[in-house]
Amino acid sequence: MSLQSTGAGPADLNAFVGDYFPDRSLPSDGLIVQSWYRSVVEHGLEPAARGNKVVLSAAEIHRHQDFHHDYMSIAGQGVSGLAKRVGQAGFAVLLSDEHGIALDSRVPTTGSAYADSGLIVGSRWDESLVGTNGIGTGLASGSALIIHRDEHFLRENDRLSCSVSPIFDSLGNVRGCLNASCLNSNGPKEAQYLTLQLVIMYARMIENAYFRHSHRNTLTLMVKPCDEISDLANEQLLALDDQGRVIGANRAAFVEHETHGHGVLLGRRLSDLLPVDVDELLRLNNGGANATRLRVGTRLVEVGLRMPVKVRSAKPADSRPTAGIHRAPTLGQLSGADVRLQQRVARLYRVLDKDLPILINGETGTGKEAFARAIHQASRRRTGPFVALNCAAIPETLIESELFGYRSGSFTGANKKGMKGKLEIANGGTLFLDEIGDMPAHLQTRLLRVLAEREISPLGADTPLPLDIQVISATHQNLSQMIAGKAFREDLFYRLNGMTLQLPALRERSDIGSLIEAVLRDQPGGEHCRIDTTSMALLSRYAWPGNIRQLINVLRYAVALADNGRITTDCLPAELLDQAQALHSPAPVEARPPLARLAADDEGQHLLEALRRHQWNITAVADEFAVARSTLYRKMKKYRLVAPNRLS
Ligand SMILES: Nc1ncnc2c1ncn2[C@@H]1O[C@H](COP(=O)(O)OP(=O)(O)OP(=O)(O)O)[C@@H](O)[C@H]1O
Repeated sequence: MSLQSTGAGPADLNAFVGDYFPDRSLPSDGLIVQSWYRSVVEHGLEPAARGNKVVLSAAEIHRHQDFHHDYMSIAGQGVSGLAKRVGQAGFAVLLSDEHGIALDSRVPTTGSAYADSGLIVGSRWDESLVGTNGIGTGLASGSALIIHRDEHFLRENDRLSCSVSPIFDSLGNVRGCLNASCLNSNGPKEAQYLTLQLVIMYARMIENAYFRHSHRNTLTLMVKPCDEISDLANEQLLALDDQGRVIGANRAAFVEHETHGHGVLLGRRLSDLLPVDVDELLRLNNGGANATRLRVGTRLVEVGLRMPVKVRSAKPADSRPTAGIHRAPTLGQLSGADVRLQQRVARLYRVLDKDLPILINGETGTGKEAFARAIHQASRRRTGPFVALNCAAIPETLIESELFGYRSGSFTGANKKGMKGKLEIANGGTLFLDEIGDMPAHLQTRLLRVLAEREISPLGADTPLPLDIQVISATHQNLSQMIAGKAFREDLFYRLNGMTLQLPALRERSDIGSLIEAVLRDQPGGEHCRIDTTSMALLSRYAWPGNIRQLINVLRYAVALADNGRITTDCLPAELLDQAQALHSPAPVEARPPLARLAADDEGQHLLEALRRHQWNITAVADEFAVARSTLYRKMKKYRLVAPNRLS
C-alpha cells in the first residue's frame, strides 16, 4: 500500500511508527517508514516474531530455478561480478525473483552465519513474511535502497545491512532484485552507500543484458549523451517494431522519459523521440555499421543501431521435426507461482521414477496433457517415447486395436503388415491415456490385466511381449462416482492411481495474474504486448470455463487487436466482458460507513471505550485485550478508530 492509498500523509505515518517503535529512531527514508507501516497493518507482523523465515525445499528450489532458467543465466555474470567486488569485504550477494525468492546466492565464506541469516538460495524475503527487508522492500517500492540493521522490521534480522536494487524487464515490470548484504556492520548507514552504487550498477548491467536477450530478434537503438565521460548507466536502450514504435526499453530510457514528463514510452514512434525516423537513421548509420550524433533539444546524443539477429536453425538436416517453436513447458513452468500446485508437484517429484502410475484430474484445458508431457520429460524415461491415446476421441471399436495393436491377418480389412498398438510403441517410455473415464468396460478389463502382468499379447501374436512403461492417465470426470455407479472398474482405478495430481481450474489459481502474463509472452507477438490494469482485472476474475486453453485463445485474439502493443478492454471478446461484469459486479455497499455506526458494533464499541479509557495508549489497550499491537492496529483500521490528536 502506498502513502496515497493509506490515505495518510507522511506526518501521520511518522507519528504512527513513532508510537509503534518508541525504541527505534525514525528512518530518514520515507520508503522504510511506509514499509514498517505495511508490515504492521497489512501483514500483521510483530517485530519480536521469530521463525517467520521460510526456505524452500530442494525440489521446490530446483523447480524455481528451472522456471527462471533464462533470467538466472543472464543475470549470473552480473551476480558473479558483483560478488567478486564485494565478497572480500564480507558481503553476500543474492539474486531474487519477483516474489522475493532467492534464486542465486554467493557468500564470501562457507561459515554458517550467512545461512543462519537466510542469505541462501531458496529463502523467501517477501515483505508479507518477514516485513521490511532489502529484497522485499526493494520489490514492494520498486526503488533501490539500503535497509540497515534495525531498519529491518523483524528484530531477528537486525544483524543485516542490505543494499538492494530492483531489476526491471523491458516493459518496465520488476523482474527481481539484486542484493548485497553484510553481517554485523558497525558503521553508520552512510558507509553502505558505495555498495549500493555498485549494486545499482550491476543491476543496470543485468537489465541491459536481459533487454538484449529479450529483443535479440528486434531492431534496437542505443542512445547516450555525448558527454566527454559518458556513464554506462545512462545509456538508453529502445526496441522498435516494424513500424518504428517502441516495444521495449531499459530502465534508463523509462527514467529519462518519465523525468521529462513525456507520458507513456511504450508505443511511441521513434520520430516522437528523436528528430529522425527509422529509415533515415538506418541511412545515417550506414545500416547499423556506425553511430550518429543527433541534437535533441539542447543536448547532443549519440545513437547506435543493432540489427536483429537472424535466427539460424541449428537443427541438422535429418533431425526430426519439433512440435513447435517453443520447448514444451517444464513442471516448474506449468506450476507457476501457485503454491498449492507447487506443493503437489513437489510430491510428484518424489514418486518420479518409482514405477507408480499417475492419475491427473482436472477440468478441460487445465493442462493435463501438458503436465503428462512434462512428467515424462522430468523422468529417466525422457529419451524414450511419449505416446498419447485419447479414449474419448476415437470410436470405441478402434480403441482396442489402437491400444493393443494386431499382427498381420488377424482380421479382415486390417493392415496387411499388422499394426503396433500404443502400449507396444510406448515401451521404454510413457503412455498417456487421456479421458480414461471413457474407456469401454471390456477394455478396462484387458488394460487391467496388461498393467498387472506387465506384458502384452497383440491380437494374433504367439508370444507375449514384456512391457516397461510409465502410465499416466487423465480425466475430467469423477472416477469415484463412476465406480459407485459401476461405470468404472474399481480395481483398474487403483492400478492407475498410484498418485493423483489434481490440477486447479484457472479461476482457482492463486497466480492467475502472472500466469496470464506468462501465457501472453508465449503467444506470437505477445511478448511485446502489455495488458492494461482494467483488462487485467477482468481477465483475473473471469470464470474461465475452458481454462488455459480458452485463455490462450482470448490472448491471441487480444494480441491481434492490440494497438501499439496495449491490450485494453476493447481487445477482449464481448462475451468475456459481459460475463466478467455480470458475475462479479459487487453488491452495492456503503463506501465509507460512518464512524458512529462502526463503533456501534460490539467489538468496535469496546475497542473505542478501551482506547478512551487508556488515553489512546496502544500498548495498554493491547495488553488489556491480550492481543498483539499489530492486531490492535488492524482492528482500529477496520473500525476507523483514530486518536483525536491524529484527526486532521
Ligand atoms: N501452466 C500452463 N502454462 C501455460 N500453458 C499451459 C499451461 N497448462 C496448459 N497450458 C496450455 O493450455 C492448453 C491446454 O492444455 P492441455 O491440452 O494440456 O489441457 P487438458 O487438461 O489436457 O485439456 P483436455 O481436458 O481438454 O484434454 C495447451 O495449449 C497447453 O500447452
